[in-house]
Amino acid sequence: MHTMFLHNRSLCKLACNAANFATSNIRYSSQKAKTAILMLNMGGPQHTDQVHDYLLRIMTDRDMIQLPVQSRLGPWIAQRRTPEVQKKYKEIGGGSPILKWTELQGRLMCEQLDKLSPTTAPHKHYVGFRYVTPLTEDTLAQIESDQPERVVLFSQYPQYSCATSGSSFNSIFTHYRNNTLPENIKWSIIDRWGTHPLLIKTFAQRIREELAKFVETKRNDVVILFTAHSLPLKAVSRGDPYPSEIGASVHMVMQELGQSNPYSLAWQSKVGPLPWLAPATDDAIKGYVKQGLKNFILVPIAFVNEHIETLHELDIEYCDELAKEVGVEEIRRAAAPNDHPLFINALSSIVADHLKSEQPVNPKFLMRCPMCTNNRCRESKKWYQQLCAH
Ligand SMILES: C=CC1=C(C)c2cc3[nH]c(cc4nc(cc5[nH]c(cc1n2)c(C)c5CCC(=O)O)C(CCC(=O)O)=C4C)c(C)c3C=C
Ligand SMILES: [Fe+2]
Ligand SMILES: [Fe+2]
Repeated sequence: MHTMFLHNRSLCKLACNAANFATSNIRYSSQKAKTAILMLNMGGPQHTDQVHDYLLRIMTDRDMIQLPVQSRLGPWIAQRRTPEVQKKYKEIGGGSPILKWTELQGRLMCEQLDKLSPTTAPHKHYVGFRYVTPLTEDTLAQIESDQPERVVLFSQYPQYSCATSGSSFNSIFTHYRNNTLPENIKWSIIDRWGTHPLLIKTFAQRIREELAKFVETKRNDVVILFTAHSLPLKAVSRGDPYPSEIGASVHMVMQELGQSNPYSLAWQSKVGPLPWLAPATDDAIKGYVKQGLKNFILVPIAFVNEHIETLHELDIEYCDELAKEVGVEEIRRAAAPNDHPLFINALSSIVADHLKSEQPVNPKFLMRCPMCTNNRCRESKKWYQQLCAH
């Protein structure tokens, strides 16, 4: 794990059903929180009428994607893509479960943190999404009014990408460039944790849960196919650390499993015609079937809760439709970490260790990565260059 310290600066559908629980009306204790944990993520539309604005924010975020004449092309793509994406959300129950899972994870994490770290208690979690409510900027205002002593900016993407964690941190930097920084709050960042032992154990456990469902005679030959959201090759060439951090997570999970099965890594959810990381997950499934390998477990390795790409792309498009089309024998999908007890332990132990060891920082120093903004940003600072490694 790397935490950032800034010096003075079908079978497959089971998981879907598991997400249908009510956590949206969580009540917080009236006790004033000493430590705020801001859980940062992209978010997903809760209702189909949020899809357009969600896509618009994604397509106009230059940390996420750089398009020619983006201020015009971005809105055009968002508009065009809206009906197709709305249809997918309808097919998974009307919206993304990201908020529900994050709220539950945050609440359970803070319950544990109060015990693990009594000197920084009480802890309270907040959710800051980049592209849909609760938007990070609004949550920052809420945190300010609650006046905690300390805020931990905790990226919920285990592996760092300039397009994801980088974009969230940059939005906080931009916010405090334009707004007065509240006095007397200490800030710190957890920016990546893709090899944390408890995260690795969680993924391994999710895979074992699915392996156990194969008949014993087949079990050792099942292909464990790790799958992560793809990234444009342009971003990879700029040195985005995401592909290597995903590779590190995959390596650690297989080590935890004792290299029990054949495995590989593929990339899903490419957007648009330009080249992205390959092989695509559907091509990998087709390729293995041609080689005579017809049993799979798909493992979404880059996201900690269910979302449209697990519930639609993996469960419906690949485990259901593609599997039938190409002659797969048996295919299962490992659940995302969600509320697995090991995963909640991972979250609380990552934050508790961070609170013990890290010094406060000032988000004024959350500097933009120059490459993330096409070299147009003049505010780069050493630590951010280190963070983004280019
Ligand atoms: C436009 C370019 C995109 C890049 C680059 C990109 C990188 C990236 N995304 C994730 C994780 C997720 N993305 C999700 C949805 C999503 N992503 C893009 C575009 C890019 N992502 C779009 C347009 C969308 C919306 C859905 C769609 O139009 O298909 C999601 C799903 C959230 C949900 O609604 O449940 C996740 C998760 C990562 C990790 C990443 C790069 C490292
Ligand atoms: Fe994406
Ligand atoms: Fe970057």
